[in-house]
Amino acid sequence: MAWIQLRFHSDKEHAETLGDWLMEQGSLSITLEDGQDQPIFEPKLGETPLWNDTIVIALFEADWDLNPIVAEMQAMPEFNGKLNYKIEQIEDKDWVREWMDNFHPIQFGKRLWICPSWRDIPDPNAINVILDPGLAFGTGTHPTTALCLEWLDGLDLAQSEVIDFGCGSGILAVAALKLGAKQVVGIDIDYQAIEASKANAERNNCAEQLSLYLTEQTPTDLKAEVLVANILAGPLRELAPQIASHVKQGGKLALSGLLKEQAIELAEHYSQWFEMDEPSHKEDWSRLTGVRK
Ligand SMILES: C[S@@+](CC[C@H](N)C(=O)[O-])C[C@H]1O[C@@H](n2cnc3c(N)ncnc32)[C@H](O)[C@@H]1O
Repeated sequence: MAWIQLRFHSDKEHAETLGDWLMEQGSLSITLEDGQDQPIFEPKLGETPLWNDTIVIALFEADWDLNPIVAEMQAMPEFNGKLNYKIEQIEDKDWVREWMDNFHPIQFGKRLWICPSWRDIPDPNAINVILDPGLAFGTGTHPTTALCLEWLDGLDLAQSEVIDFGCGSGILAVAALKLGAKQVVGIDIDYQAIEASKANAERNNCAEQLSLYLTEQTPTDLKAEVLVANILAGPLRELAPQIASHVKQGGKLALSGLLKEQAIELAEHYSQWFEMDEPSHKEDWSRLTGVRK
């Protein structure tokens, strides 16, 4: 089946109401996008902020007549005859297939490769993590994950215990095991992440060395030599006492998921418990590392 979409510029006051109205006119779905690269990070709980320039995209079946809809919108006071719009044909595609076609094996650091489970392994002698992220975050293509993978690759993890706080797909947990860790604990607030991590550990024949906990079920006396947490800056700040309590004295910490401009403040906060290093950066993102005092 093919579709057409009506794409137009609106603003944060009108975008949602127009979306609701278009659904009443027969639209199958509404997507709101940033019209001018105005990032919104970490909205407060229950808030859905929109952009000053918001693009509304309304999807319709291919044979839907959009002319009366556009005419009615042109007459609305917020557009005043100046509706800035496009009508686009959407090819029918297998989107899952398309995503899979675009995800290739990637090398991190010197030894580590992340290989999608449906691809051939480029270097059988490397340390290969076979990954299918399922519904969870973590393919290695995001800079925050890449920063953690590179850090893990640079450590000697032999016989160490590692905690992956915010494990998502389990990419970091499984990478740590493949890099020689003895035991890894993965923690997440999302049940999908626990499931995906378990499946990826099984895929890599290391499920017996991976324990998984939903956050509220995590044992309080858990301690490891290495802890990696790729979550956003807000939760990392709130979780700091808990994260610090899980790292043994002299143990290593890496925090990722924070923006460059958040690095100094977060490093200062963690310096209550850790000797913090200078941050490392990738694109707009930073990684903080430290050693437990
Ligand atoms: C950016 S993803 C990172 C996934 C993976 N570790 C990686 O590096 O690609 C962040 C993960 O942290 C989880 N998360 C968010 N807040 C959390 C919290 N307070 N406690 C534990 N996990 C949390 C999310 O569910 C998500 O799976």
